[in-house]
Amino acid sequence: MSTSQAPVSVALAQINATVGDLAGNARLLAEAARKAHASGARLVLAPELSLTGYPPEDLLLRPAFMAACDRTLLALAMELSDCEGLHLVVGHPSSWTEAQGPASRSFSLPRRFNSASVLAGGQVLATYHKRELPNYQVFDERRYFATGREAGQGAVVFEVQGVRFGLLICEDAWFDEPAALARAAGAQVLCVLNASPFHVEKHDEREARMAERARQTGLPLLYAHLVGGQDEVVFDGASFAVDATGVVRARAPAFEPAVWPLQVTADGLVSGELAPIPGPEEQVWRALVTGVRDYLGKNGFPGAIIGLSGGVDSALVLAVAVDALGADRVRAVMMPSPYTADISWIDARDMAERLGVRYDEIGITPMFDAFRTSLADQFTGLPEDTTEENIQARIRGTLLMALSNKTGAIVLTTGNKSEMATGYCTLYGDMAGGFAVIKDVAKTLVYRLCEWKNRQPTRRADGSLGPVIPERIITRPPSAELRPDQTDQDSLPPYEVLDAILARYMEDDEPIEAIVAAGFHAADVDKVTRLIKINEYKRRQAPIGIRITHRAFGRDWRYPITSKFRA
Ligand SMILES: Nc1ncnc2c1ncn2[C@@H]1O[C@H](COP(=O)(O)OP(=O)(O)OC[C@H]2O[C@@H]([n+]3cccc(C(=O)O)c3)[C@H](O)[C@@H]2O)[C@@H](O)[C@H]1O
Ligand SMILES: Nc1ncnc2c1ncn2[C@@H]1O[C@H](COP(=O)(O)OP(=O)(O)OP(=O)(O)O)[C@@H](O)[C@H]1O
Ligand SMILES: NC(=O)CC[C@H](N)C(=O)O
Repeated sequence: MSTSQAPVSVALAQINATVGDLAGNARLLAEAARKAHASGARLVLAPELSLTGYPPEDLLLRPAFMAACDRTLLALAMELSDCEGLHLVVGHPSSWTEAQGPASRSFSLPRRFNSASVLAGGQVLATYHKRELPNYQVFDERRYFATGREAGQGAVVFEVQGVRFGLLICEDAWFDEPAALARAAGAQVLCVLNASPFHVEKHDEREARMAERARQTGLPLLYAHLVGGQDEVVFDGASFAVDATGVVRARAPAFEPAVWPLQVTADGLVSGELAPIPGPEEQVWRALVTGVRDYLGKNGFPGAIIGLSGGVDSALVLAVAVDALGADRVRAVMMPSPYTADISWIDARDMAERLGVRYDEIGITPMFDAFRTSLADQFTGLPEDTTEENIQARIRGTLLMALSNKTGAIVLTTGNKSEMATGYCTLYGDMAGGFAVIKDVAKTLVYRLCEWKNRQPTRRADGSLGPVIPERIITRPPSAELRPDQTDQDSLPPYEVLDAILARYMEDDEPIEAIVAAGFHAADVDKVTRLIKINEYKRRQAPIGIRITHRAFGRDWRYPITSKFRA
């Protein structure tokens, strides 16, 4: 770096915080800070709400939680007091005290802030309160926080080795005012603490917005981000820094914890190493792996159980689970019925062998017969229909849940986004389970992910390198195999059509007329959008799963079940 100004050594502490594990998160922060300090860093930036994990949701409403946050923050400051010259910036919630404004003024506002504190010399040197609270998509920050603006607080700027750093928290940096205030208060570098949930290609959007902010203010910008899974959201890491001209000069790796060093000067230069950003399929794959690993890890499950049908959805879930947990923590169960084709169990067994997971077969015909016999009197004179299809799915669900109860392992469900949208799944049947790995992955993307995975050199159980998903699983026509010669396309439009309509209507809120005007058949648009609307009740009973698009069937899809509105 050629500059007249001495650079400050900074580290971005990209930690995998666990919501509610205050002691564990403080330990991760202290370890990252000590590691960075030992290699020369004098400023360490941690992510938004890194002390609590993000989002802490209604834990914030409990006074005991807020008190524990205060205690843990002070203990962290004390613990690092021997690190000479170190400044650690940590995200945490803080309470609105009477000293910050009269009670009457805050009467209708939540009485806490989303804050960032500078810890140095065993003390809290300064605390900044977030000014822009996101309340769209998965965010609900208005429910919990007041803004620094409402409390009459302005910018917070602190100095390290003669360079002045201004604090911002995530959404702040997507707006003009907070950065402009920091600049006006003398900041020479912007520090942004973030919790920015992943969706495909979100990092492009982030880097573009932060580059624009840097150019607009003429200041370099340091972006510290979380990594890891929390219920339905995944944080992808890839913390970065842009110089004053908006060029990305340093980037931490995606989807793994890191303590990423960089240098920054008062005159806007930044230097560091640039980790690559994965392509779109790899991003989704790694988000799914991270989501599964952290959901099971943070909730203490010893392993996972998957109903393996010889179809593409359960094949994808199995491959993701093995990448996330290792083959010895995953088991597959094939449960053939009278309608299961030979190729289904041949391919299921082949895949389980390639991956080296425990594989069992439990035939469901005797149970299916027992149900039909027991119901025969009730069903006299009535034709076979989805009732019998659903009984098979429910027998499988019951068996998988029995294995879960007995072993403690969680059942991973295999429904994809196209199925969740259209209700092409059985309540208490294939929807039975604890975590819906691919519920935000449309069927066409399921295929692309399987093809991508097979192109990656993967070590198989026999030691050879090669594809882990048998080719026929990807090429055969999709079928629920719940009646003779059934295929998904008997009930649904082709998946290319279904998924395109789904993306326009559900993810992008396009009006039905606009979708038809874009060239889709009115009958297909009508069918898909009608199915989406009438199946809300099913989705509300589905397990949560990993969000990989900018709109998933989860926190960012809140439609009423009981509704007469049909547009
Ligand atoms: N508004 C509402 N609020 C609450 N509950 C409501 C409801 N409307 C119906 N229900 C209940 O839901 C029941 C219908 O739902 P459900 O029992 O699930 O059954 P249903 O949706 O009728 O059938 C399941 C469909 O999914 C297909 N499937 C099943 C399994 C796997 C796959 C696959 O390829 O992956 C496809 C299967 O071929 C069939 O077409 C009703 O009988 C009623 O009890
Ligand atoms: N014969 C089977 N053995 C084990 N599990 C099964 C079997 N058939 C269905 N399942 C479970 O139920 C889920 C729904 O499967 P189904 O075959 O009905 O449709 P699908 O959505 O096309 O899934 P897949 O592509 O995995 O077959 C499967 O993913 C699997 O977990
Ligand atoms: N936590 C936040 O403030 C995040 C909001 C932001 N626009 C993002 O997703 O990147």
